[in-house]
Amino acid sequence: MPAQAAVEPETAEAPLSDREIELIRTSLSVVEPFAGEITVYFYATLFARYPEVRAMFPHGMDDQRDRLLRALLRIVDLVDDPESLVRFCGHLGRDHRKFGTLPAHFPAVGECLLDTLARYAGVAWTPEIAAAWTKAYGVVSQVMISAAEEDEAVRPAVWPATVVDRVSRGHGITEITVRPHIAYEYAAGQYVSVETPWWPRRWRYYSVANAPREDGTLTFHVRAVPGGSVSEALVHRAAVGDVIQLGPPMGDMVLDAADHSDLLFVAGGTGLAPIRALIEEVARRGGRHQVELFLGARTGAELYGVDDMLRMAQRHHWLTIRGAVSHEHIPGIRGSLPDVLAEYGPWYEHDVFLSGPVQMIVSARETLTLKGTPSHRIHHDPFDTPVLSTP
Ligand SMILES: NC(=O)C1=CN([C@@H]2O[C@H](COP(=O)(O)OP(=O)(O)OC[C@H]3O[C@@H](n4cnc5c(N)ncnc54)[C@H](O)[C@@H]3O)[C@@H](O)[C@H]2O)C=CC1
Repeated sequence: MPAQAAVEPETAEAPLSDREIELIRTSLSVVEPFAGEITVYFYATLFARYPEVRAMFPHGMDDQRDRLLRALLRIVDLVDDPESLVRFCGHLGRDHRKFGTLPAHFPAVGECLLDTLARYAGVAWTPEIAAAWTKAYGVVSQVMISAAEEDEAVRPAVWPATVVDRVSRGHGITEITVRPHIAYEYAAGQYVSVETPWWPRRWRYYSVANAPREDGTLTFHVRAVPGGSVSEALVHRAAVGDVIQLGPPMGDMVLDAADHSDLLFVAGGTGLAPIRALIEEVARRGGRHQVELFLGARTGAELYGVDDMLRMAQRHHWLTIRGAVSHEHIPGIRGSLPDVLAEYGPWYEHDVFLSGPVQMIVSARETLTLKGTPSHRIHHDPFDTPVLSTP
């Protein structure tokens, strides 16, 4: 990395002042209409000035650009909430270890980011705004670097894992089971980044569909999305014996061990994966919750997990299942999950876990809120979470 004109991150961890926060938010709103161009320009600048970092990124950069923007918007959103900001940036720092990110890369990224923002803000960019962004970037990069260093002391950056089983469920959905070569600790409900040998450096995120098992294996439910390179490779190409790489587990959609309230689980399509893991976790803990599961799919045939869930309900008296199909007339419940939820209830005393297409989560959240479920009881992965948005 050339030692030229890089923005040195400040090490001071002082929170930003109200004025600095305002400057950052206002300047971001000035450039936001150019979001698409900004991310293209940013990476072009980064790769021109620091060609050695190009190899850390995938060949096709479209998703990468979206991710940068989502992370940036999230950071700016959290800038007045230091606790959440530190948590988010800590996750980001730990997750970046798998890309081979080093502390020396941060000044280069900061320099190119600020130059890009300055270019698109035009005359609106002032020395005071530049100073606020420099300070904010310094705080963010310091948290990311420290989190990565602490993480490095206790666990690897990536876990190789061998495919040990694969079961096709039809409709392009395959359940893939892998055995990590070294112990992989995670909590039921979390998701994991995956890299296949066929698409190097192209990481995609999948929820684990089982609670931690004694044999250490993990199962993923993958739907081959047209044009989704990694999901297509996993469904159509991955065979028993192939080795994939796993990044660290992420996500907060986990059970609170101290809470025994009734649970409502809502799973749309392959959104069943983390819900299935949570149900297994309830069973592992002795079934001390009443659990109602609403499982949704477009057609009856696509309710791929329903038999498995019915078997679980036979074993566990605390589990009730309702399957709903949204695009077909068959006996049973018809409609999309948010509409179906509105017919049942009440849910205001339940802890609710939603998993599936973003639009389903948004509508289900609205429905439940209208029916009186307090928002702190409604759990789902955040919308900018990659598990919700990339194939
Ligand atoms: N942690 C999480 O939240 C996870 C999310 N996912 C996401 O779940 C999705 C699963 O996709 P598919 O299997 O193709 O599901 P899908 O498109 O077949 O949808 C399943 C059901 O969700 C409901 N739904 C879908 N779109 C809706 C809308 N616009 N409004 C209201 N309800 C709607 C309907 O009941 C539908 O039958 C993917 O987008 C994936 O990224 C997958 C795994 C974990």
